[in-house]
Amino acid sequence: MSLILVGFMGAGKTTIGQQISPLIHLPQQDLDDLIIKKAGKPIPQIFDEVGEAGFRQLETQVLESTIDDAAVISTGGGVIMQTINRHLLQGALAPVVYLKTSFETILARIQNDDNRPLATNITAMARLFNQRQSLYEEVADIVVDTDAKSPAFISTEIMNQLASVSELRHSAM
Ligand SMILES: Nc1ncnc2c1ncn2[C@@H]1O[C@H](COP(=O)(O)OP(=O)(O)O)[C@@H](O)[C@H]1O
Ligand SMILES: O=C(O)C1=C[C@@H](OP(=O)(O)O)[C@@H](O)[C@H](O)C1
Ligand SMILES: [Mg+2]
Repeated sequence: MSLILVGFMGAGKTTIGQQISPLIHLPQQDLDDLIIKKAGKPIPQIFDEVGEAGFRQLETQVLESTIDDAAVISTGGGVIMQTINRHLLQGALAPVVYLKTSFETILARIQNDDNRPLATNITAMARLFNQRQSLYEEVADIVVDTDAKSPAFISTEIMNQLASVSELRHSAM
């Protein structure tokens, strides 16, 4: 069964996607990687040249083209900012898994990372973090807390939850 990972920067969407992909025998599609390939340049350079708005346009294009792929889709943390993206996520065939992580843990994981243009200032990050919580909840079918858990533990937890979702879907048929 495919799945889509959402959550704030540093929640582990890329890492967990990599771990789960061989477990469910599906390729990983990391939207940030697809954006980088499409633009032919790294994310900070995209932000510098076309701004966040230009980045968001590319993000919607790659989301639209992959959303119903048989894959583990790792989104970028800001994917839920655009209404159209939230509609795409809510209408997706695959369950959407929200990797929920406290702000303290996020800071410990990604502070000083120079590959994330929106993670350079703690006050601005905290504002984004607070704005986005309800949007992740809005699109999520499954919520998994990631604080103080290893990627392997989180991956197993997601696999178990997917098994229950699959059973529920079958029993409703
Ligand atoms: N559960 C976890 N426990 C500890 N470190 C983690 C965990 N998940 C991710 N990380 C680390 O946090 C950083 C950000 O992870 P990443 O997968 O890139 O997050 P995202 O794609 O959600 O922004 C990486 O250095 C990664 O190794
Ligand atoms: O939260 C965001 O707005 C962003 C998150 C990043 O992905 P990760 O969540 O994988 O870091 C990347 O898409 C870009 O830097 C913008
Ligand atoms: Mg990522």
